[in-house]
Amino acid sequence: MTAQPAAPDVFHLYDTTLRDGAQQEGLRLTVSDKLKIARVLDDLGVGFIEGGWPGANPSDTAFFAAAAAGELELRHAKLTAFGATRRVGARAADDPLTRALVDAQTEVICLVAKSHDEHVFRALKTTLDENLAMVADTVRFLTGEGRRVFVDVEHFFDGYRANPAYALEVVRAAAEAGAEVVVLCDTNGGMLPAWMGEVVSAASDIGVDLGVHCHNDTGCAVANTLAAVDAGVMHVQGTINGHGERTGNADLITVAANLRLKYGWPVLSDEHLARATSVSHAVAAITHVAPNARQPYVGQSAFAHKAGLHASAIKVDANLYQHTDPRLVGNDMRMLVSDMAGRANIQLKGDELGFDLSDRDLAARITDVVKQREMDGYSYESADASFELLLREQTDALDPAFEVQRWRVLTSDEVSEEGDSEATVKVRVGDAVVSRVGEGFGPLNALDHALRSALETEHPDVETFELTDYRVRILETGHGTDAIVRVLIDTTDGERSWTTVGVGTNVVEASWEALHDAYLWGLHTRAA
Ligand SMILES: CC(=O)SCCNC(=O)CCNC(=O)[C@H](O)C(C)(C)COP(=O)(O)OP(=O)(O)OC[C@H]1O[C@@H](n2cnc3c(N)ncnc32)[C@H](O)[C@@H]1OP(=O)(O)O
Ligand SMILES: CC(=O)C(=O)O
Repeated sequence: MTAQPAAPDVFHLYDTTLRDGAQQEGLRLTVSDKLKIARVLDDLGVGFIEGGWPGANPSDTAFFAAAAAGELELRHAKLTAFGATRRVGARAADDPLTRALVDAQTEVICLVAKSHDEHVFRALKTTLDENLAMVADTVRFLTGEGRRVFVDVEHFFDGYRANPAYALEVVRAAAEAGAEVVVLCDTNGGMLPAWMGEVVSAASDIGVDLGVHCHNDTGCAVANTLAAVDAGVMHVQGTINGHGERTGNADLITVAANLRLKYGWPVLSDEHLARATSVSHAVAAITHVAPNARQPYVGQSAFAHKAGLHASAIKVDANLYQHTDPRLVGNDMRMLVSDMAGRANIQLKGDELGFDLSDRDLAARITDVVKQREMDGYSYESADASFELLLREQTDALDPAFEVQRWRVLTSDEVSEEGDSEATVKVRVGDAVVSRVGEGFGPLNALDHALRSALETEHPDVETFELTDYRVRILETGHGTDAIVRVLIDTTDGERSWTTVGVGTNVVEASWEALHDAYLWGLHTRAA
């Protein structure tokens, strides 16, 4: 195996979730969202948080004003303002957007500059010399105002291919004017890892500290970032959960975890790295962008094991099927139960739920039951509560809080204030047999009301149970309305959430089974 490169003396993790991340389609951050995300990023221990472009829009200006007014107290990170080099033909000191950068009152400013000759001619509509003057003038003005200046050289990799001498000239102009770090940007995201080293090495000859900013258009943003690190950059830019323009940016958590756990570089402390999963989820919650379960290191499935052969080896040693310990990034190993399970999955899942399934015959019998039920359409992968009820049945450990004797539901086109459906449920609760009628909008709502009413005297806890999600899918396409359906129900009692599954050719029957299991599991585990 190749020796790991040595860590540079100084290394920057630079987060641009609040600027480039916010350039993602569908993502809109308020000032308050930005303040929350900045605090979360600071908890992760990144060195720099790029907060946005002051002067470009009222929200970003307000964000920097709020930060300057003391609403953002950062313990680790330095807040950075982003902006462009001055306008063509202007003086930096007179350019309102450059002035807005100074007014943002951050110690660090990151400027974007053109480095591709074609962009200078066609986008800026100016000369190559004027672009060099724009870079030098703006950097000098801002350093003269006492700021540390980083320069993002846009389209550097494509620019280097088209006109290497000019692309390097822009890096030199920034460095000579006082830029502390020049960040080579793969703005169009078209690079591949094998192409990175040569370009970074050419820029290294200039003698300024270099950084990298990669977009993910070839699916290689993280790999390209690491290739640039191998070639000597000491500053990496990225975003939480890989948000960003088009296909996004390098995922900064993946980059940082790779550098910390694979290279052993101290880019984050152990304590900070262990917050990675919660940081990723917190940003997902604030941005309202659902987390990607298959995200490296921090995704829900990143350490989830489904195949029987994997589980049987994991029983011996989890590291046999894991590239690292999930706890290091604040994640957990999860054992999935499905028709691909063997005894080991069932035993490990049993351990997780507090069952001793070490008896081989018992584990084998439960595995067979699971496989048959999965064949019938059940899916226990996410329905942990139904799986636990199955385990309790199979191990004679189920003392049901109630037993249903009969249920019935009618739906009509007559809608009253109570709804359009009426259900009757008859259950045995302790020694009593209780029959109740419930009304509701739709059959499941009516059944829920009837069951809740039948149970509430003996089990007042049911009052806290609330259905939070309901998913139904047809199991075999090609059938018409007689297809078998699977229903998954998520329930909460305000403290815990659990998922149950029901299957049938009748959607109401399948829904009832999932609802019944939800109440049974909720009451059983609350009593326990
Ligand atoms: C690669 C990146 O992702 S960099 C970050 C990009 N982010 C953003 O663009 C989001 C924020 N941007 C904005 O709010 C607006 O584009 C603003 C406020 C910056 C400018 O808005 P406007 O003045 O209306 O100009 P508009 O957006 O149409 O065009 C950009 C102008 O900046 C010029 N420009 C582009 N890059 C640079 C640069 N590096 N240095 C100086 N000027 C530049 C363009 O040539 C164009 O000039 P023109 O007005 O003379 O044609
Ligand atoms: C600066 C930047 O966001 C880019 O070049 O992609």
